[in-house]
Amino acid sequence: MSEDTILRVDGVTVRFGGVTALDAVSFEVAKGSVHAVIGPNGAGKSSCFNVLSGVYRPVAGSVRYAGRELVGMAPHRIAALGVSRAFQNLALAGDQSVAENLMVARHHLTRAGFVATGLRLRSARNEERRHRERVREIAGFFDLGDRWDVPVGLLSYGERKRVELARALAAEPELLLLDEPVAGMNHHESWAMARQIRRARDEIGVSVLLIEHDMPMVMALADRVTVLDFGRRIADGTPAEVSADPEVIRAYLGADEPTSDTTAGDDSANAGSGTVGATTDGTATDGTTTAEHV
Ligand SMILES: Nc1ncnc2c1ncn2[C@@H]1O[C@H](COP(=O)(O)OP(=O)(O)OP(=O)(O)O)[C@@H](O)[C@H]1O
Repeated sequence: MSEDTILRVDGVTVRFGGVTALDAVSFEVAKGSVHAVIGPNGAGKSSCFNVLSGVYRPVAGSVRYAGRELVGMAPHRIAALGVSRAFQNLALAGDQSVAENLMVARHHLTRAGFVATGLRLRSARNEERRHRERVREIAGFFDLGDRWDVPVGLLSYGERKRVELARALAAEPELLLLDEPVAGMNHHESWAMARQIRRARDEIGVSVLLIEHDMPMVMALADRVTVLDFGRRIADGTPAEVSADPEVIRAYLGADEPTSDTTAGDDSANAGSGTVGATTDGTATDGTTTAEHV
């Protein structure tokens, strides 16, 4: 595995009875990149994330991260190696403050045990203060500084999503797995979240792998995109490459043949602009409004 690769998925196959959710899927995530896995409903995106985070064990294939094989490893061990997952509907504790929710994510980094902390030993107090300062910094990074003591249940939906992202980063991961980070958000919140993901990559230095349905957002945010359809990898490349790929366009259009009397090429071009189409600068390929710049 090259030094520039943080994660290598190789020939991963997942089956549920007669359904092949993932069929020998391979791709590599480059260090410091934002990499998206996309695909129509049922393509295998969630199954892929569940393999990466240790929830599912594939029947074949390997997942290499930082020189380790992740297949067969328990989720908490994978997390402890620096792979943090957010937005999988893991509820935040609504009656606890932003601070408390973020501090929980740091427990595995805490050296002083509960007994030392309970006895208020000086070393434990110092360590807790250091963690608290770092977590405050992360909260500030996501504009949650003035929400520090507010119970999460009182925050807006967009703010709660930011707390989830901050909580995943509070674990100081090297690789962040994001499950549909902008699901349920309005246009404005989605683009604010996209900018924050990019800033986390640029300023905290974390590599990001995400699954997402919001195509203009993916196309503007990701450096590289892997496309799944019916469990198979059908494309892998830059946003511009995959959005021009006829097989990707067909998968999103849901048709193998042109349905009108237009040529296949024209049909593809139209499908591209209406479905997967957005250029990497966030402009729709059909010229309609899509996106602010991330
Ligand atoms: N626990 C399970 N038991 C049985 N079949 C499953 C299970 N999980 C996923 N599948 C099947 O595996 C295939 C891939 O599903 P998966 O949820 O991974 O796709 P997805 O791309 O995440 O879909 P969506 O975008 O709708 O969330 C589907 O046919 C799905 O019905």
